[in-house]
Amino acid sequence: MSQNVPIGIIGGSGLYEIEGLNIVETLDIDTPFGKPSAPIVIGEIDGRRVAFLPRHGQHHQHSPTHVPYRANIWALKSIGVFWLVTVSAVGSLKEEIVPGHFAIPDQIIDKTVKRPNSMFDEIAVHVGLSRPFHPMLRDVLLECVKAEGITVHDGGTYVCMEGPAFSTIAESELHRAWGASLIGMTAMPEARLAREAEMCYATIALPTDYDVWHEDDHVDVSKVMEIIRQNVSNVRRVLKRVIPAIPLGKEAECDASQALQYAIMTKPEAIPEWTRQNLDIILGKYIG
Ligand SMILES: CSC[C@H]1O[C@H](OP(=O)(O)O)[C@H](O)[C@@H]1O
Ligand SMILES: Nc1ncnc2[nH]cnc12
Repeated sequence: MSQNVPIGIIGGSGLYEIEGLNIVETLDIDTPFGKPSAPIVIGEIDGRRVAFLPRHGQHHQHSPTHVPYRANIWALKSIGVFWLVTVSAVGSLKEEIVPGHFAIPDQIIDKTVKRPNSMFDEIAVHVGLSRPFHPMLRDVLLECVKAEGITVHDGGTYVCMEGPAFSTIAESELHRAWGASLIGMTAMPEARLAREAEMCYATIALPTDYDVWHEDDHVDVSKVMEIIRQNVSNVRRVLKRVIPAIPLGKEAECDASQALQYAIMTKPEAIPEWTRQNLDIILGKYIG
């Protein structure tokens, strides 16, 4: 099985494959958390190995609540992914973030309530998450979107709601009053799990609608998918730039690579066997 695929891409709504990825193999991985959303496709872009995983499955069969986030992160970690780029459709909470623009968010408010949100159920591990989208990878994404001449918003808070229904007007106004920029349903627990797995994570957000706060212009799936369809070729071009721009070899300079260094509170002798065995790919370097 592939063990050395440093770059991963998780595709969101409307992005179930990447054209131009020269496919080398497809991996059907079992994880301690069950199967990932889909088989992981390994391909090459500019001589670099890249893993691609459609978040909702090949047939969009996983709702945001039921995406197997832990299995996805475990599976990507198991093949060596460190740099994890994700793509997500989002609603815009600000007038100036026009559907069709791109955004590279820098913060998250987590409103999810129904999802397992840690890799660690049996031990106490407290990672730092002050910057859930890592600045090192955000910078790469931002430069690559700009280089394509696409209007892009640098930063902004992504509210992650549970869904699957869209917001009420009162909720949308509340999120706007919080000063948030974007609303979606999938960045959490994905970003948190990626940090627990010591990966460098950032998102290309695709604003597709004005959620429900614009009078008589309320989000529905057909609007979302139409904007995504119009933007798929832009996304593909951006990703083609991102892959060669990722600073391979500089993993140690990214603090996400040491996120667990001071985070594990449970004494090694109290770590249960299931966790030792199944999370060795994450914990092994600290607990031996
Ligand atoms: C299809 S509209 C709602 C759906 O789209 C977004 O998914 P993703 O983040 O995977 O692109 C949003 O979070 C919802 O899951
Ligand atoms: N308005 C919205 N709310 C939640 N998720 C979304 N994904 C795309 N648009 C969205």
